[in-house]
Amino acid sequence: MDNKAPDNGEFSFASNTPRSTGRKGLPKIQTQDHNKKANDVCHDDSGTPVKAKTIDELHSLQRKKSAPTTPIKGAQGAFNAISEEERQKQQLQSISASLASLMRETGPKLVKGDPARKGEGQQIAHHHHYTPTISATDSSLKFTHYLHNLSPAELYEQAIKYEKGSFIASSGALATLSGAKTGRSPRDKRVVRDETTEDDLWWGKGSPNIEMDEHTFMVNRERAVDYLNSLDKVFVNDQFLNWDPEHRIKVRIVSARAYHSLFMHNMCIRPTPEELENFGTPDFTIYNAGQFPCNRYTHYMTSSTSIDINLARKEMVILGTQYAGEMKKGLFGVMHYLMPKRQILSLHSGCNMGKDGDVALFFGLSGTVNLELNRATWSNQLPTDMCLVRSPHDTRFYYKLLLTILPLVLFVAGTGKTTLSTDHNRYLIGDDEHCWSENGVSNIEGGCYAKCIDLSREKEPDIWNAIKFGTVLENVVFDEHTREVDYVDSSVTENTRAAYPIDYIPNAKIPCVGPHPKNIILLACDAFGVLPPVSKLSLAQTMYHFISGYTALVAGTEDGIKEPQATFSACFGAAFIMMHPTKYAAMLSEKMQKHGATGWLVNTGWSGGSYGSGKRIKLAYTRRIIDAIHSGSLLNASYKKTEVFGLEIPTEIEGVPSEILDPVNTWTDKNAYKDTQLKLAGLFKNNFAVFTNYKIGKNSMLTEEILAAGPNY
Ligand SMILES: Nc1ncnc2c1ncn2[C@@H]1O[C@H](COP(=O)(O)OP(=O)(O)O)[C@@H](O)[C@H]1O
Ligand SMILES: C=C(OP(=O)(O)O)C(=O)O
Ligand SMILES: [Ca+2]
Ligand SMILES: [Mn+2]
Repeated sequence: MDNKAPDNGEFSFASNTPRSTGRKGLPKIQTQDHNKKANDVCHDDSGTPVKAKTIDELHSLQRKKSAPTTPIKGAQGAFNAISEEERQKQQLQSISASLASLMRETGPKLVKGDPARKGEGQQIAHHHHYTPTISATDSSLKFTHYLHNLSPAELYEQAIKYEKGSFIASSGALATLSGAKTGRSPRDKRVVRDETTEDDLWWGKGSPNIEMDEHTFMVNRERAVDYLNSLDKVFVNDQFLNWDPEHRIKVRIVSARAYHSLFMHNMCIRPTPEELENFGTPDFTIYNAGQFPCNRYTHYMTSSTSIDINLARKEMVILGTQYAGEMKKGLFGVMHYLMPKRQILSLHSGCNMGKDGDVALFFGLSGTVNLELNRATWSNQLPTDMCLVRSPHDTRFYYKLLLTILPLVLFVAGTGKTTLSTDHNRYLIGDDEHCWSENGVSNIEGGCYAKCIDLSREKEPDIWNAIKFGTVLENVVFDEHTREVDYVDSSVTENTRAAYPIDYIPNAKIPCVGPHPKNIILLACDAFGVLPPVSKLSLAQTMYHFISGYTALVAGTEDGIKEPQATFSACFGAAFIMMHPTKYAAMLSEKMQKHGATGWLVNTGWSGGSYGSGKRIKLAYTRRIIDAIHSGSLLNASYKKTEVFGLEIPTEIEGVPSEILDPVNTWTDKNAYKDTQLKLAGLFKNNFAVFTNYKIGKNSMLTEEILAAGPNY
């Protein structure tokens, strides 16, 4: 565009033969069809003239105004009818209130719309609660442009124009990078401990809720808000969580990147134009200032990343990580607080439904997390990693861990919630976050977040086909010319992801709700290779394994260590629960009993040996196992009991080689199998020890039964 161009500033073929000069340019290209009139094809100057005299006018013809406001229906609407102008004003004030610095004298001056398109019907709002004073800073002189609920197409353009590392993949998906963090940072999560949360939440050893005080939260909130207001523009998403209309939550996400806005557009429930107009004040707000770090000199900060939740203020602040999963999982944490308060169980599970209305839940642990672990914790060799040091406060000596900090990226080989709930023969209700209320199940989200590493069209056709225009593709590698994604390439990270609206899956159940579940499937990716591919669980066993929340990690470190590491995450989602695990377990047990649901333990991990010698069980076999659970045929199969773990395992399943059903058959070294099984059982026992002091539910019978349902040896 910068080089010499015709005076209209655009290059065009037609301009070689201006209208006034007639056909005097290059000879006309002849087409195959000589019978057709020349002006039907390949015409240069004789077509219908464009209805514009200038290029600006032409461009203004191209984009017509969006659909006018939807009239509010119903009697109540008629009563509350407000003018379009008033509605716009209220929206501006609401967003200005969200973005107001609580320290400064003035709130931000907001302008709706892209700063690059000045004067196109933009509206300006001052935050009316604040009156400017002489001590105003430069920030009070500047405007913050905000882009409110842009469409995917608009967000694509924003991303491609302004964000490095954003490209259109050959599938049409938007490929982008999440920066230095490519997984969640659970150790950087903080929750404000105040009068409200003091008694309600789970604090202390084992809890994911690392405390911070109200003041420090405000320091970080101010940091995020100042950062966002310093930008040319911010993105604002007003959306919903939870498909159960009675318990729907309004969320606002303020972010700096089109990538984040598109991600949340896909992942949350999208309001209709009418719902958006009447959105009002959000129930919860996220400030995502992920490009900007937190200040390590701030109290409670142990790194440059901080994800802070304040339940009293109904706000979350993100600093120092652009990984989009923090937003969706952060909100999930909030739901783990809000829903149980209403006697609704929140579940870290996928969910689907058969043609006859049978619902299954798929529990399993999350994907990749960034963990900074010290070598001592990692290698279980505490004594050799300790040294004697003198206390800076007194003359005593004490042992201190030698903190050889290894930035470890631990990755759970995904346990299969997303993969197995996406089943061509069943209706998808959701892949990750659900509620179980008196009415049945409902999805919290409006989209799915699938892992893409090694993705293939053959094995996972529905996910493959969902990767198209509108989908966010995170951290994938693609051919620089063809823009063809190489799903095997893990150069950026092992945790490559695709986020798409749930209706990109052809058999999604919209609205995403269903009746009470019939099967509760606990997924574990056992990299030790000793858990059976499937076991039928008693209620007590279901509780034992639900509270344990076992899976194995395969860790990648700088020095290339790759060995399985057992992880236990209560309720298969300890990073997201807010109250004590036994609270959720008691609710699950009550609901399973009431609705007669059956529990299953499915190992989607290794078979024939541990990681390194065995192999991951074929996805096709796991699918046949899941089919047999859904159809009911597995409920009535014949079973035998395993040693140590005391699990009931079927002797036969259609489409699955019988010998793999009992893992002992698949190990060549039977002693190694026994040792590994005992090792894992020991890890289960150690982990469960902390729960033995808690009563689960109202009767202590259950607690005792649950304790007895663990491994015995
Ligand atoms: N037997 C198996 N069962 C389930 N998933 C498998 C299996 N073998 C390989 N996989 C792969 O493991 C991953 C499971 O991840 P995902 O479904 O995203 O887990 P989650 O949603 O629980 O985090 C997918 O990449 C899937 O292709
Ligand atoms: C979104 C996440 O969870 P999952 O792996 O369960 O999809 C995540 O851990 O970032
Ligand atoms: Ca360890
Ligand atoms: Mn998932």
